Amino acid sequence: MPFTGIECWSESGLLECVAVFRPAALDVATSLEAAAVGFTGTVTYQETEEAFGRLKETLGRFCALVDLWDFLPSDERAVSNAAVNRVFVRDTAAVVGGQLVTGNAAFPARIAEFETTHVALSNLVRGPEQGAALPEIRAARVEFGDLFLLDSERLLINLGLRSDVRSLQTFLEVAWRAGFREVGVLCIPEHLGIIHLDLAFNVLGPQAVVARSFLRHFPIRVFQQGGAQRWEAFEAYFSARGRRVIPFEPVGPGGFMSNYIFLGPQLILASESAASQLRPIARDFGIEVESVDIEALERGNGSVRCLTLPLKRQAL
Ligand SMILES: NC(=O)NCCC[C@H](N)C(=O)O
Repeated sequence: MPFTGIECWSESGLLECVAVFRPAALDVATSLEAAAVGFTGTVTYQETEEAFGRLKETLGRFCALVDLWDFLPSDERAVSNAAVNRVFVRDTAAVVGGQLVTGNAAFPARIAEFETTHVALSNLVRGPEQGAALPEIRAARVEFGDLFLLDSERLLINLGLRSDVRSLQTFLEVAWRAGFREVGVLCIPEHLGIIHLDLAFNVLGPQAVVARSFLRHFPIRVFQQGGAQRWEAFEAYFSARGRRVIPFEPVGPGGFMSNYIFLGPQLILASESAASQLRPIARDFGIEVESVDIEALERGNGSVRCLTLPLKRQAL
């Protein structure tokens, strides 16, 4: 039976259902292989599988869980099973309001993987007999680690290393069609090597955001439904919308402090390596941090947010 009721209007409403994708059955065995697929180090399939088990177990204590593997037709499995980045399901699609939107990978190692994941998503939301058509941003490249649902009116996107400036118009159309009224656009400089916005930024509930310190130098271009657009300074943009900016610099090997997800309005799930830095900051806003050991998966250069695709959240 197709999954019904996809809906997300924020980053922090109660998470009811999330999609994940089990690791591909392949080691990343050498540093050259790691560089080729965008990993920061080598990792065995067994290590990723164990870490994924811990992630699933932790998520499963708080919400319903869908493993997209279970929705992948057998003729797609060989390609998907050779796609070590498929665990980073966040980048492949997003639920924007009541719409499932799919992207196009900018990174050659992920182009086929995105398409196979979309087949699984289509089977999940439409059922196998309906065929593969999903609403798609076809115009250019969009990877959804670059998208945040700031609140039920506003999206924030990054057009940088992976998501293409040519996708902006299509993206605005998606936002207006979904019912959002404002889209803020950031452009993280490509030479910093930060592949997605969620490696430098996240929402910290309705009152704050965490952001790498350098972001304060980058104004946000604000588009409103109906055509108006203007620039706003980074911190002023958030304070005008009731949010404090908490600057941070990543510590530790992965530096994934901002790569967490909300399980509910007052509860975050972060990796163990990120949780110790995050906990004192989150507590200032009455938010607790649950943690999980996914160090092996983090060698793929992503953490909890990249590994999860929220399908259904309660409105705040
Ligand atoms: N949202 C994210 O930052 N996702 C992490 C993706 C890591 C993956 N190795 C990649 O290069 O695309």
